[in-house]
Amino acid sequence: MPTFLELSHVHVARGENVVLHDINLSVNTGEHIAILGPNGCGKSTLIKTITCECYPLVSEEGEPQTKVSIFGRERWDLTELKKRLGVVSAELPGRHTLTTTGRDAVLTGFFSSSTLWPNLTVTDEMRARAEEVLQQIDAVPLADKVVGEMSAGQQRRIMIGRALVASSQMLLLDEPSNALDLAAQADLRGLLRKLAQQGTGILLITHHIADIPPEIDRILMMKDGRIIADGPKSELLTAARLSELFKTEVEITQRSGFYHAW
Ligand SMILES: Nc1ncnc2c1ncn2[C@@H]1O[C@H](COP(=O)(O)OP(=O)(O)OP(=O)(O)O)[C@@H](O)[C@H]1O
Repeated sequence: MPTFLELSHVHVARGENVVLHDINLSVNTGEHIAILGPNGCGKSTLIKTITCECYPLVSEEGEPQTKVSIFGRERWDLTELKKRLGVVSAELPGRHTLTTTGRDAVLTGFFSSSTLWPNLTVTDEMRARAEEVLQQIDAVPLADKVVGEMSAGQQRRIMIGRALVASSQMLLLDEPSNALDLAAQADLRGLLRKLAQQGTGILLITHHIADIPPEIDRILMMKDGRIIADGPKSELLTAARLSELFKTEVEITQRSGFYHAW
């Protein structure tokens, strides 16, 4: 399987503070991974480093060389990268939710734009692909509905379509079940399972252990800006490991391939 991501000796600062320390990580295209860790440990910054919204600090002389390679390349035109990386945000960027339909929101994924501006050329192939994605994510009934009038769960579904339309190789999701009710959470889990089974790679940040579908088999644990564990679910999703990570007593149970923690 080709390599999706290679990070070597990556340190990242936000504002005045270094918040990621010596990150070393290799991910193959199509892998399914969940990233766990307490608030503020650097999970979102890690995703933003992959999407080139945050840049690593340049390594000093004599220090190990910093490397960020995505899909085998160290330099990217950001618009091109965004087309290859499906990043699922909670909502459509910008203020166009009341004028953009579900179909158009999915089409914006080809341009990484906040709406379908009149100067953008949408080809017949793009339209056909958007219809295919709407079907794949069970969102055909949302195609003509304005995004701003959808429920949070419906919006999240459309944002997954937007992330998938240009390339369905890797999906990056940062706490996608936030603000979703129980039914919408179950829908989201079902959709992620389906996509994972169809071969889309998943990098999922979550605080909800029950969000981790059975298809995700690799867990990264982060603490204080470092990856402190990287391994199979069976080894890391234990009461002892989670209690240590979150510094509170955690209990865990397993049912039908899902883990539940409290
Ligand atoms: N825009 C910013 N400017 C300065 N510091 C920031 C900024 N965004 C995040 N940070 C800091 O960087 C550190 C890592 O934050 P990050 O959002 O990556 O953590 P996280 O693990 O995703 O947290 P959470 O689980 O709460 O979403 C935190 O100390 C945070 O305060």
